[in-house]
Amino acid sequence: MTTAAAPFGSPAATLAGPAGGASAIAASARQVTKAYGSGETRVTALDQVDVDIARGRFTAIMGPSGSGKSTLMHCLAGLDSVTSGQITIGGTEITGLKDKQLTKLRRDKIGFIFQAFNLLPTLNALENITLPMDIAGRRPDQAWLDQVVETVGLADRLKHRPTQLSGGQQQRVAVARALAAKPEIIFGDEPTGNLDSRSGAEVLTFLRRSVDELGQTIVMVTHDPVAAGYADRVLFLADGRIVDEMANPTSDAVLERMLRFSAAETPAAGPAGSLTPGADSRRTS
Ligand SMILES: Nc1ncnc2c1ncn2[C@@H]1O[C@H](COP(=O)(O)OP(=O)(O)OP(=O)(O)O)[C@@H](O)[C@H]1O
Repeated sequence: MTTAAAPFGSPAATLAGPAGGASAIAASARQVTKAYGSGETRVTALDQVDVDIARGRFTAIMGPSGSGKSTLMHCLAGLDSVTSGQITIGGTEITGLKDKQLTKLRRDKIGFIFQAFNLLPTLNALENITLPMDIAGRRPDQAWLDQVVETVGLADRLKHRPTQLSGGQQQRVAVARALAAKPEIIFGDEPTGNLDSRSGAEVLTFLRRSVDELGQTIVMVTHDPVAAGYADRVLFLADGRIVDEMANPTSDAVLERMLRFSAAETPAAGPAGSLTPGADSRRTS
């Protein structure tokens, strides 16, 4: 059961960019419960989740289908409201913020990478990368932008439109777009889900580099043990609870852990930390 901070200690002192000098925790959930519907159709998607996301680290969220991964990510990112509990991003409690404040916080502090690349087809790669800042009326930090473009290996593709780029290159543009505004934290929802394994590996390598070389904090939902193997830490969800975690994961170890969800495990009726087979055993109340 994961209720404590990530077991990594403080981020490296050499981290540059967004991590500089701030707290070791980029985001946290405290006793977060999220229920959809009411009465007989009520579904508890998250059940009293406590978690700290370490700054300057790469965290993967895994678990069986319906275990609450997307819900946790959406709640952490302020894209969905919680039923009870608190979410904090960069020291600001976002639960309870008004819509306008939340929109501003998301714009200023959070980057997103989705499974569909969500690039504008009429803009070239560079214009797509700077679009969120253009909309916000912020001038890009040119030195940072150059570093980001270099890190994701796009320097010779900046004038290309999305249709002139491979899927992997398009997702690298989306990664650069998320990094460009120096967000407090980047959330990725199956960022390699639409890519072949080679392009996926490229994107994961760049996500890894953005953590190691730029000090970025990344949280990624994935079904893929290979993708999770790029992370520093994997959180395993089942039945709306964090039931396990793994530091310095290998894809084999993650796969082995995931297979145990499919195998006959003791169904959870009891306290947090019990292992369950996932969606089929979801409680309704
Ligand atoms: N908008 C919604 N309305 C009602 N129930 C929902 C809604 N969104 C999610 N749920 C339910 O909440 C539970 C958790 O869903 P969630 O999408 O977070 O799981 P997941 O682990 O991301 O699943 P998957 O791996 O299949 O994407 C599921 O039982 C799902 O049916």
